[in-house]
Amino acid sequence: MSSHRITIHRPDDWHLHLRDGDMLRAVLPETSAHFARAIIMPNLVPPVLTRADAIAYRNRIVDALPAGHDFSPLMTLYLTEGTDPDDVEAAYKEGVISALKLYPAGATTNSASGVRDFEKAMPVLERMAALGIPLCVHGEVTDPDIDIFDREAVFIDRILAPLRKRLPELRIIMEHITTQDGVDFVKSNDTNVGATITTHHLIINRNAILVGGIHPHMYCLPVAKREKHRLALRAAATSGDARFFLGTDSAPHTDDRKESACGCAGIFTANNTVQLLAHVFEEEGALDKLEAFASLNGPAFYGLPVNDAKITLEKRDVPASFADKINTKDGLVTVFNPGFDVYWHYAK
Ligand SMILES: NC(=O)N[C@@H](CC(=O)O)C(=O)O
Ligand SMILES: [Zn+2]
Ligand SMILES: [Zn+2]
Repeated sequence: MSSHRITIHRPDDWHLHLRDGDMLRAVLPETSAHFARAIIMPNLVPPVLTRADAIAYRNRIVDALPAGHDFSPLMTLYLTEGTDPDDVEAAYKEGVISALKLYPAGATTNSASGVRDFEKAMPVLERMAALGIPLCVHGEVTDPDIDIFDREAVFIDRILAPLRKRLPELRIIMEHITTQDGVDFVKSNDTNVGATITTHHLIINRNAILVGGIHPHMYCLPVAKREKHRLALRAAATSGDARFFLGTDSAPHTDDRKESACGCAGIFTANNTVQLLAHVFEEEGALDKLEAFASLNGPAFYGLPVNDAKITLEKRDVPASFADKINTKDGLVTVFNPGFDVYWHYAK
């Protein structure tokens, strides 16, 4: 294999926000052009709470799919203190859902219905452990006394480690890890714990948000951390370790909501992730690990087959060009700008 051309199985995105309505119709093609499947986050307003909600949302996604795009949404339910274990079991056994999503209440965008008292979620978690249903976790505590840059590490100590001890059979995905602590926690466990890593957290550290002025389009949750953490994420993603896989967390918000006195959290990377990852993996001398991270490790964790289709990327002398804004009926959505040119293109 020449280092200027790489063929891999078609990637999947194991953490994606598609929203609904006009926004869904505008952003879905940016994902379905590149990815065969995606784990669809349930933090709509109101959230995707039940098997019936998931079926209805999946139908709206499939209806919004452009002709000729080959894409399967993998649905999730939003775990609340009132989630019914029987509804979860039925949804999973019928193939309606692939996972449940745990948001600590108040941790991130549209997380108000999340879990406050973890004891109340135990009956569902026990059922999930028994059935092998994965739990996707937004791993940040919300305690006001905990510094925002420490919230992931504290979540691991206070919530995740005890939960692991109590329910070792529960399959847990730490979503969008941002710290060395997250990497270390995954590595210190067995194969029941995995983690997704976003494209942007491999590229930016917290300086990108604050140096030279406030950059709202670099703000997401968990917030980007120090450089040493970015390097730890890069090492994990490019290691080939099957417990680390791609979840873009591509999270569209219109510019008026981002560029505001209280700008909301979320970075949009659906349309440039694949080419950016080729750039990052080449920088790390690990192009041969790109397929594991983007196309193999995720399906293995979820017990799903690898996609049959393949894609070929090639490095050219001219930079690739990406839309810098996505047009939606609600307004423009700014695309993540890595701050450097990318020379990786899809081969014709
Ligand atoms: N990542 C984000 O900053 N935002 C996500 C929510 C989330 O994944 O935490 C969103 O829904 O906008
Ligand atoms: Zn999250
Ligand atoms: Zn997310």
